[in-house]
Amino acid sequence: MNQFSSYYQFFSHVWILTKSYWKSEEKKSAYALLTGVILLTIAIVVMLVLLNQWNNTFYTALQEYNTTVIFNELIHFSWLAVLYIVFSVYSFYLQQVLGLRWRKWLTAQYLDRWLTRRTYYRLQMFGTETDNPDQRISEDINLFVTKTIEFTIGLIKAVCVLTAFIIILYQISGTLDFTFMGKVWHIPGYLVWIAILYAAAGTWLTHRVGHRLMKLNFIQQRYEADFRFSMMRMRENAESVAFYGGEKQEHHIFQRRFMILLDNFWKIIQKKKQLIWLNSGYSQIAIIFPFIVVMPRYLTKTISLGGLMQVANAFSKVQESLSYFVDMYVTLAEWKAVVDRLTGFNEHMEKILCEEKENKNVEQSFADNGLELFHFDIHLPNGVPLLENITLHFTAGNNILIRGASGSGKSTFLRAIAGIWPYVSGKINRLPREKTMFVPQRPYLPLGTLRQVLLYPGETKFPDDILVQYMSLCHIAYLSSQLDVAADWNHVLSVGEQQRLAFVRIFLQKPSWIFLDEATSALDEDMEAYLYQLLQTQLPKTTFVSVGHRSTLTPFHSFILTLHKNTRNITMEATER
Ligand SMILES: Nc1ncnc2c1ncn2[C@@H]1O[C@H](COP(=O)(O)OP(=O)(O)OP(=O)(O)O)[C@@H](O)[C@H]1O
Repeated sequence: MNQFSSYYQFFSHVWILTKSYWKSEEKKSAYALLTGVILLTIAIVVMLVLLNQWNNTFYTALQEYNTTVIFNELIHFSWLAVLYIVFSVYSFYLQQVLGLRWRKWLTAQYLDRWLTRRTYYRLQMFGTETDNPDQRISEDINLFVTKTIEFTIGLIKAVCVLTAFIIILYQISGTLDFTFMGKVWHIPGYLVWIAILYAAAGTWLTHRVGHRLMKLNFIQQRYEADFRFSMMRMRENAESVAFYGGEKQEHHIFQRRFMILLDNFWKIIQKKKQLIWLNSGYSQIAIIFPFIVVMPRYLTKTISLGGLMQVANAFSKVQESLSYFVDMYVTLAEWKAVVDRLTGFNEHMEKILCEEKENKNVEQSFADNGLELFHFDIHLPNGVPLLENITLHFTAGNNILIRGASGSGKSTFLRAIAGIWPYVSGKINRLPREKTMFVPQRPYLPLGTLRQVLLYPGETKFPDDILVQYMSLCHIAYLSSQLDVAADWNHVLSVGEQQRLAFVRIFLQKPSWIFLDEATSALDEDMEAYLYQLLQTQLPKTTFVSVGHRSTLTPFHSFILTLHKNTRNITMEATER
């Protein structure tokens, strides 16, 4: 891809990411804030023009020892400076407010899409292309908004400054007359052309040195996130690592990831060093350059000291705004990296949603009275069949126990029934989501108080006596004094306690169907039997489907479903009661 089409693609990605906010319900306030920022930017440019003219008057007065004008001009300068400061402060403030509102809106959109139709789950389980979605949402959106505003306003300012000062420079630079190849040349406004040539040379050089920075910055973010993620994972599994004594292994993993990160960072430092060489040399020369160019006219007294100072100031403004791209190079590189990451994230979420919508191989409907499968197949993500041609009917009131060798597909079968496993084909009559509850082996305990953990994911509030009643039925009454204590309950409670807590959730929410995936594996057989009896007495109208290895579970179920790994089929037989 050539440079032009890659920039075209980049700006079209920026537009795709940007337009949704500017067409949203918040567009009025967004446009009002943007207009405010633009007006203030123009006001700042007007101040710069007035300050430029001030240069001429003030330095001419200095040269002429004109005390009255010098004094007046100092007062004049104070006014200009005060206005300049006020405009700059409010321009910054409105930009921040705009950025804040935009980020708030965009984050809500991304969170929505990430959580809709279990995209987060599918990205995690099957998506290899998007790394660290949390970083995309927390950091990248912020960076994108900040950099887009910064770049746009910077560009507007550069264009305004450039237009105003090119006119000024053109008017005051005079004509350059010289003889070349026996011919007399007149170049009106020659300083403008020199400034353009100077800035073009700088931009070209910077691009040559800095273009690799974009790619390096892009991968740096990924390496940083990978390094952070590896430590986060260890923190989540601190106990297992401590039991295994896996610190050395973990240290190696951290070290390896950190070295990759450092290696790339080193390359960034090298590139930035080259850029700083270039940029500082370039901007230092820019201070003296206009004096050198105009000096012959000053020495021949064609212009005054004021004129010289004004030309130097105007030249530096033209050159500064033309070199905007030079100064923005690093920012542009980071901005591009952020845009690429957010675009990639968007595309993968989109792809996942499309895949789901486009899965024409599965025909699904919803019915209250039972779960039905007709010629239903379940595949692995790589297309290898796991279970084939399943035809089953689970009727309400008939509890079912699912068995099979490890890896035969019991959990995947439950995932397919729950509708979260996308690699399926055939016909399925699903149970309504609000009437079913899936209980995994290790229940998820969100961050928050114990009360919030118990009610998850329901929103109904229950009085304390009901909560305590079910907690004592499930033998965790001793935790009832901590209902309002916020903790990382995942680490505080034992797995057995967590599994009993999951039963409290069942009793509070009273689903019509419960799917239990080894939900009592950490409990002793007596406790397991007690909880199953409790299910039958407390929720007599509820049907449960369990995955479990213990034969002691058999008496609580009417049918046993066996998954056969070799033949990839399922058989169902009635239990003897
Ligand atoms: N996200 C995934 N990507 C690829 N393969 C997967 C994925 N999830 C599960 N599998 C594969 O599907 C097969 C069935 O896994 P599943 O967890 O359903 O077995 P299981 O019968 O519940 O096993 P166990 O009794 O050991 O819990 C396994 O071979 C597993 O490796």
